[in-house]
Amino acid sequence: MSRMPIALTVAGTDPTGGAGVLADIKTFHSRQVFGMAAITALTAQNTIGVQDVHNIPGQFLQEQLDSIFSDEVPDAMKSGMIANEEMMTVIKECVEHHQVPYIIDPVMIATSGDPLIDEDAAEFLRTQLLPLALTVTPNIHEAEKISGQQISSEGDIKKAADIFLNDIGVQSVVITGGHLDSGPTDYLFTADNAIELSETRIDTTNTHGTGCTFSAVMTAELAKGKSIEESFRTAKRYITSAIRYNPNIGKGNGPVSHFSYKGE
Ligand SMILES: Nc1ncnc2c1ncn2[C@@H]1O[C@H](COP(=O)(O)OP(=O)(O)OP(=O)(O)O)[C@@H](O)[C@H]1O
Ligand SMILES: Cc1ncc(CO)c(N)n1
Repeated sequence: MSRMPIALTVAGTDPTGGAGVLADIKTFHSRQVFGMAAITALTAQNTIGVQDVHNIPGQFLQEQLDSIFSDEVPDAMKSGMIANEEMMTVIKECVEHHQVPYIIDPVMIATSGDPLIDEDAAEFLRTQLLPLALTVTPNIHEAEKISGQQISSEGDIKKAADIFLNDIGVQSVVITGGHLDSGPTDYLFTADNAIELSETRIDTTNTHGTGCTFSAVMTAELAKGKSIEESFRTAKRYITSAIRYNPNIGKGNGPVSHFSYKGE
C-alpha cells in the first residue's frame, strides 16, 4: 500500500496558533497531507506582538531531524523562522544529504514588526540555504533585504527576481505582494516562465501568519507531486479564502482561517 504524502515544517511556534508550525500543520492537514514538524524556536507571541523567543540548541534540532528522517523521508519540506547560523547549518546538511524538495519562507520579522532572526543569519540564509531551495517565498520587504534591490514598481520586482534566480541560484521565486499599495498581486518566476496572480484586497488587519500559511500550502501541494505553478495557484486561492473568512481572533493582527478553502 502506498503511504500518504508527508510535508515537514522546520520553524518556530506561535502559541496563539496563527503563524509558525501550528499554522503550517493546520494547513497541511486541510490540504490532506500528513504533517510533521521540527521546532527551531519557542516564541511567546500573540496577535499583538512577540514578547519573547527561546531558540532551540542546534544539536537538539539535529536530533529532531534525525528522528524524522531515520523513519521516513518527507516528500517536501519547508523552513520558516531559523534564528541563527547554527540551526541553518543543521538544516543545510539535512537537505543536502536527503535531497528533499525544499521550500524556504525567509522569515525575518513578524507581521507586528518584531525581528525573528539574528542580523548575520540573514547573510548565511542568502548564501548557504537559498541555493538549495526549489522555491523561496519572500514578501516585498524580505525580497528587498535579500536581493539588495529596492522595490517600488513591477520592474523592480522583476530585477529582484533576476537576482534570486541568477545571482543567488534558487530554482524559482515567489514574491508575495501583500504589502504592495497596488493590491495583493503575487509573482512566480522560474528560469523560463513568469506568472502573476492578482486578487482584490480584503479590507482587514487579520493577516497574521499569511506568509507561513501561503508557503505551507505550496509545500503540501509539492508533497503531493504538483508542479510549482499548480502549487502557486492553489496557494493564492487558499490564502484569499483564508483571509476573507478569518476567524476574528485576538486584540491585534488576527490569524486567518486554515479551514475555509474547500477547492481541489
Ligand atoms: N489584505 C489582503 N487581501 C488579500 N490578500 C492578501 C492580503 N494581505 C496579504 N494577502 C496575500 O497573502 C499572501 C501573503 O502575503 P504577504 O506578502 O502579506 O506575506 P507576509 O508578509 O510574509 O505575511 P506575514 O509576515 O504576515 O506572515 C499573498 O498571497 C498576498 O497576496
Ligand atoms: C514562529 C513564527 N514564525 C513566523 C512568523 C511570521 O509571521 C511568526 N510571527 N512567528
